[in-house]
Amino acid sequence: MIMIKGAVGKKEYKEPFSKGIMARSLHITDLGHDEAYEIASCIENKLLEENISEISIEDLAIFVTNYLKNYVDPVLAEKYIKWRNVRKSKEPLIILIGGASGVGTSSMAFELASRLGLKNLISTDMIREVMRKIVSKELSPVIHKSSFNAYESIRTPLLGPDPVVEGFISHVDVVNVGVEAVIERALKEGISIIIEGVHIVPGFIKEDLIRKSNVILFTLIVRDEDTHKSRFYSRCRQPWVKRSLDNYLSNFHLIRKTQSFMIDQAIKHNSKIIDNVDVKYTIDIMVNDIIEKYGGSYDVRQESKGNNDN
Ligand SMILES: Nc1ncnc2c1ncn2[C@@H]1O[C@H](COP(=O)(O)OP(=O)(O)O)[C@@H](O)[C@H]1O
Ligand SMILES: O=C(O)[C@@H](COP(=O)(O)O)OP(=O)(O)O
Repeated sequence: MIMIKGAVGKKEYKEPFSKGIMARSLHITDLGHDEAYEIASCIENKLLEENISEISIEDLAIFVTNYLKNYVDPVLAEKYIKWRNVRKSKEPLIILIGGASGVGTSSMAFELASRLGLKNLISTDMIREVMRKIVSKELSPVIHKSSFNAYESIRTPLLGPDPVVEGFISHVDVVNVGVEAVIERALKEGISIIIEGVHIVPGFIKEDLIRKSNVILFTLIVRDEDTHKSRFYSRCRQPWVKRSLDNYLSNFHLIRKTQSFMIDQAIKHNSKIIDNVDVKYTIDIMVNDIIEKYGGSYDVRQESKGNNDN
């Protein structure tokens, strides 16, 4: 049996090598579950071949990186070790995924959390729901509407060129108070989290938060109208979905206006836009951006201590 040595603070521990845990740690490299488990088995065999019965976590990471470089794919090796650098960071990772209704923010957030092994995920719809209990309709009618039809509840004279956008801005501005509270709490507690929903709009989140190096914002869009519309059919086909398809189809033109506004905001604030046409494409872009931004640089040729595969 191969024992892995680690330490929490000054307290050292040993635990048996687990192919399952190794496979999950390889998931970041976009390897499928089966392929990752097979590679984890090969890594275990390689360790046994080299009569390694005990190895530190750090040396195991370098052993795995060199194995991926030499026997699988140097690009995967680089992704693996960079992601480990990200996870070793003392700063929590705050990932914000915005996008108009129906573009796929919830499902992509879930996919990304699974790929990155992040456990905390919250939607801005949920944040809004809590705020709706606290803020009365009289005090803020816009928060009690959807983002795309909030304009219907604005009581003040409409000043902007497009009432739909003006309503969206008012609606997001209020919910954003809750979004910023979640970001601040995550930063204070040191927990990595993904926050997703229509209320994540470039330019709305306080500069001192969005400027932080461990906060990253993506705006998902669906450029093609028919594809966007099909997403509502796809969502409402799922048995647990209670929201009415008609509500989104009849307001689709309003939802498209909010997407145009979000695109303008993303361009104005030089924020990443991803046309969410393919799940793998979307997730790979977000993972690569996160790893590039946080993973630092790592030369996979870095020698390991005694278990180098080169
Ligand atoms: N890249 C994609 N390709 C195909 N279908 C997608 C993609 N992203 C999301 N979907 C599907 O579109 C529907 C709406 O996605 P959802 O995440 O609920 O949107 P949102 O949270 O932005 O309203 C869901 O059925 C989801 O499975
Ligand atoms: O306000 C909005 O635009 C949508 C966002 O939800 P998603 O469609 O993004 O899940 O919430 P609604 O009030 O329609 O349930």
